[in-house]
Amino acid sequence: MIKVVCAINQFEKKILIAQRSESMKLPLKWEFPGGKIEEGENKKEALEREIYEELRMNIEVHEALTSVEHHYPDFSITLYPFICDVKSKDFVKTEHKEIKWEKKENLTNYDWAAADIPIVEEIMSL
Ligand SMILES: Nc1nc2c([nH]c(=O)n2[C@@H]2O[C@H](COP(=O)(O)OP(=O)(O)OP(=O)(O)O)[C@@H](O)[C@H]2O)c(=O)[nH]1
Repeated sequence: MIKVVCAINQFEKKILIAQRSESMKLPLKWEFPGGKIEEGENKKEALEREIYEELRMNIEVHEALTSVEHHYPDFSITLYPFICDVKSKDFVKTEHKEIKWEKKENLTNYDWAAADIPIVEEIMSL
């Protein structure tokens, strides 16, 4: 089981969402930025590292939302979402096809990675 952390980055009532590129696994699906926890890291460290690598953003990691276990046809993950704050809305796009700030009420308009759907539902209910 792969352990993946992801960030619900908030800024002025919007949430940062990212579209995977054609060359990644789950091509063109939308996700919350993040990635695999590496050996020796805790979840917060992994999330801070991944968000800096992918977006060049420094984040403050806050509370965890409900984790999701999901079985894709060729791999399984446990996804650990965390509410995070950023000091600026600026980011650098390094790996994704698209990254944008979106209002919470519009999140259901995107084609999410299947593991993210319960997380989107939880965010909408907050
Ligand atoms: N970062 C991230 N990954 C997700 C989410 N939902 C989801 O199913 N995943 C899956 O979790 C796996 C690990 O994420 P990743 O692809 O960002 O991590 P990585 O760069 O270390 O791995 P890679 O090189 O295999 O793509 C991917 O297969 C991705 O499809 C999500 O919301 N955020």
